[in-house]
Parts: sequence; structure tokens; C-alpha cells
Amino acid sequence: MNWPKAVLFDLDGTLIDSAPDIHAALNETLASYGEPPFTLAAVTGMVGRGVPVLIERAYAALGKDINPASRDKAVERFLAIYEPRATELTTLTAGASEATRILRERGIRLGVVTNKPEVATREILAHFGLVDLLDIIVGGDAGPAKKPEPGLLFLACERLDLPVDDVVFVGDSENDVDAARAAGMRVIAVRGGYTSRAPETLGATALVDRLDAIPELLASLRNDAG
Ligand SMILES: O=C(O)COP(=O)(O)O
Ligand SMILES: [Mg+2]
Repeated sequence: MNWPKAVLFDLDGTLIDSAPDIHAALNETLASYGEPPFTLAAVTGMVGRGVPVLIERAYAALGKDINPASRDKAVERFLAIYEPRATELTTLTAGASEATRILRERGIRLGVVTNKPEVATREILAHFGLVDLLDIIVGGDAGPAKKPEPGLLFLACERLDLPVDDVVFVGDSENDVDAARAAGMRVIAVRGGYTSRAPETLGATALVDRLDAIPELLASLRNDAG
């Protein structure tokens, strides 16, 4: 009856609204190469597939090619700017504290599975007092291919020593839903995150407006789980 055994959360656009800090760091990175800035909305649309893809998308939007070596240098520069200032403008999303606290009180184990590198992820989660609530943190640099591939979710299950069926993933974008579906894991999509797609069309098992709707919703997903 104790289902699910764990809930995993995506980070950017799901637990935190990090786009303003990513926007600032990306524009500073681009400025150091003599490139013009992007708006917050434009950068928000580039987030979700990890930092290398963020850099590639920025150059593509500038109409420029970037070779892998230059991209990797730009990734390093971006992270050097972003990591020390990753919580200046970033906030927790509505209901994030409540949802994590309630699930934890119910004895459900918690984790984060993000395409963001683990160092920045840990610093941000520590800043918001969430590290102690989490059993595992899997960053985009953990080894397996990033979401929408399922590898990071499989790694999370391995670290929790739980089968996919005992775990629910929560995310804001097609990267999360596609990764969960590829892993055979139930997935809840949350509205208002970083995706250009209508949340109803993502193909999630369930959809919520805010994270604090999740504790109640889990009961109905459990019934589906049989
Ligand atoms: O780093 C990114 O691009 C997005 O990270 P996320 O997987 O937490 O949304
Ligand atoms: Mg996200």
C-alpha cells in the first residue's frame, strides 16, 4: 500500500525558477565573446537539454555555427560565471517546499534528476534547504546520456535500489516526459515550466498546476498502478 516508494523531481522549471540566473550568465558568457544578449524569454526557451545544448541553441539563434571544441570552452566559461551566482535571482517554484515536506513526512524518498551539472545542482538545493530532504541527486554529468534519454532515471532507480514501477518522476518539459516514458516510469507534468509545448500534449500520466497538488494526486496514480 505504501506507494510510490520514491518521487524524483526535475530541477529547472520544476523545483526552481532558475531562468533569470541562467539568462544573466548566458548573456555574460556571450558578451565575453562579443556576442549580443538574448531576452529572458528567449533564454528560457533554450533551457532543458543541459548546458552544451544551451550554448548550441544560443549560437544557432545568432545564426552561427559553433564547433564542439569552442562549445566546450563556452560551456566551461558559462559554468564559471553561473555556479557562484546560481541563486541570485532564482526562486523555488510555487508549492515546491510544501510538496517536498509533505511527501517526506509520508516516508516517501525523494530525489532530483536534472540535466544541470551536479555541482551547481547541489549548491542551489543547499541554498534552498532541500539537500537534507533528498536521498539522491543525479546531475546531467552523472554518466548516462541526458534526458530525454532514460539513463539518468535508471541510474536514480539503481541508487535508490527501487524498480521503476515504485517511482514517480515530476517534470516540466518534453525532456522529462519522454525520458520517463522511455524508462517505463509514471510521470507528472507541472504547468508553468520551461517548455514551448502545451503541457496537455506532453503525454504525461497526470498534469498539475502546482507541485503541492502532487501529494493528493499520488493516491489516484497508485490505483492505476494496481
Ligand atoms: O540544465 C538544463 O538545461 C535543464 O535542467 P533540468 O533537467 O533541471 O530542466
Ligand atoms: Mg526542467
